[in-house]
Amino acid sequence: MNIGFIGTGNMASAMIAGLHSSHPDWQIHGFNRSMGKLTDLQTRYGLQIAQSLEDLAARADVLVLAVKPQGYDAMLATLAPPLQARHTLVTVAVGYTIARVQSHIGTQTHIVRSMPNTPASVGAGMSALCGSAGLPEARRSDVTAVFESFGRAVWIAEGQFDVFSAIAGSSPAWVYMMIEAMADAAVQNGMPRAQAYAVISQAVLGSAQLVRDSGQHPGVLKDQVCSPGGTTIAGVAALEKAGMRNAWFEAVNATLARTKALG
Ligand SMILES: NC(=O)C1=CN([C@@H]2O[C@H](COP(=O)(O)OP(=O)(O)OC[C@H]3O[C@@H](n4cnc5c(N)ncnc54)[C@H](O)[C@@H]3O)[C@@H](O)[C@H]2O)C=CC1
Ligand SMILES: O=C(O)[C@@H]1CCC=N1
Repeated sequence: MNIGFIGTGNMASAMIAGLHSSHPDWQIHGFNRSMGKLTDLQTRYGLQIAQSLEDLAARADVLVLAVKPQGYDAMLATLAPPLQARHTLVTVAVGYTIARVQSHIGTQTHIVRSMPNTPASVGAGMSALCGSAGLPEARRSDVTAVFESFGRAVWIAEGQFDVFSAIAGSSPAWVYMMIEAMADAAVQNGMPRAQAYAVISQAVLGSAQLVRDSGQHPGVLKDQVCSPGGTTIAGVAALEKAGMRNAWFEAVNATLARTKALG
């Protein structure tokens, strides 16, 4: 597999780390505006540095476009001339539709729209994928292999992408906030911070794994922790009083509003 990353910032770095760890034999190339990130990825994961977009297009078959959505129009204008039939374009940009890519480069190039997340760096990513019309099966399985190399990947309808981006692309940031805030409370009550992070991260990981693997309703799993008149239900009441459930609606809906504004 020959993969080229255009833009090697936070998201591409996470994907490259995950890719390298599961497939050290795959050829991974990168082109970025600034050199620092490229040399760091070269040292850590053997990334091969391209000198230009054209150079990258000549080296790789699968081109992953990992720049901010605001930079997409200009980047696609430069990328269009060197594109060939062997290329599969993989977009990684919140709110940027396949139709909008095609308005820049036409409909002859195969496109996969993707939405990964940064836990890809430890092989625990959750990605969505969606193909342009007529995407050949071989291209589809190549891109699936890339995204499954750093976690789970699902093919979904493009109309579901914005909400997926909120609950999987953005949600890691919210979970980190929750872990940080819970650790602050642990520190306030005398636990060293490093120990609090180790304990909370394992508790969150285990809880998520139980939801995923048991198939049980999260409310049932919550009830199993809450003894009548016990300690946990006191914490549940405190979270409800603080508006925790409504805060999640607000977060997802604010994210969707921002996605629409960017689009
Ligand atoms: N950070 C995240 O957790 C996630 C990000 N994404 C998407 O990934 C994309 C990239 O986001 P980040 O990695 O967070 O941004 P970033 O700002 O960390 O990285 C973007 C990189 O692209 C480079 N760049 C910009 N224009 C370029 C061009 N024309 N040619 C070459 N390099 C160029 C910049 O120098 C920068 O290093 C965005 O479209 C975002 O929507 C999607 C899911 C999660
Ligand atoms: O904040 C952002 O715009 C990107 C998209 C999904 C996660 N991070």
